[in-house]
Amino acid sequence: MTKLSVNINKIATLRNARGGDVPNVVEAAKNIESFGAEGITVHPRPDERHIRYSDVRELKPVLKTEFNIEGKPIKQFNDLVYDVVPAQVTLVPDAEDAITSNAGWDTLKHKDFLKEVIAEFKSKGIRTSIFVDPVAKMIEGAAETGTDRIELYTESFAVGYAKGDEAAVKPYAECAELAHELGLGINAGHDLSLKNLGFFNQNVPHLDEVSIGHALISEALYLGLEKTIKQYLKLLK
Ligand SMILES: CC(=O)[C@@H](O)[C@H](O)COP(=O)(O)O
Ligand SMILES: NCC(=O)COP(=O)(O)O
Repeated sequence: MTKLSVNINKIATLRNARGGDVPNVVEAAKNIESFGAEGITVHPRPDERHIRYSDVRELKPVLKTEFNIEGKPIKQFNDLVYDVVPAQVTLVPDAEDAITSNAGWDTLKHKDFLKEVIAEFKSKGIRTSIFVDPVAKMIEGAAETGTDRIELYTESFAVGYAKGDEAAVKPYAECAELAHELGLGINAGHDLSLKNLGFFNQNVPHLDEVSIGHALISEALYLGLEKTIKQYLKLLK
């Protein structure tokens, strides 16, 4: 069964809008776990515009499920991950000034760099995943970095599927098969939602985990957090 990890960045965005502590991200994460989510994802960025480095440190001791920290492996981020020791670190090549993640790694160009940081995280007992586009040569390059898993960047599927293009899932299914043959675990995320997740999960083999934030927190405005999470879990059964 594919695990659901809920990205709580957007809860922090709402908290930051007033500068206080409402909503409290630690309480929200505990509730999300109690509603059945199997993991909590955070994606701290250097400007701390949503989740803060201090939130990440506060979350670790209270979480009961898998903690996944995503981000660009710069010194400040790496030091945080070494300090917190989450279950998983997901490396994302965040572009400067990008509003959100907008591309996977070029695993051929950055192979030596990725190999080095991945070896360091793994030596500390942290499972590694790297964010990649659904392109065969990027999956092959990922396998050569020594990473445990990849995270397929699902934006192009989400955009295509919303326009009625079911074939948008094909590169994901093919790359998941290839990654599995190469011994990699498979995660996926970005713009997955209640509308597109069922189709994605039914058509992409070997999915270990999806991390979902923006749509899930938006849908929870209408349905409530508990009902929303239960609906996601049903789609992943
Ligand atoms: C890697 C990925 O797709 C997500 O982590 C996404 O980037 C969430 O980050 P934001 O909440 O900053 O949009
Ligand atoms: N890794 C993807 C993630 O954590 C959430 O992305 P999104 O659902 O906020 O687009």
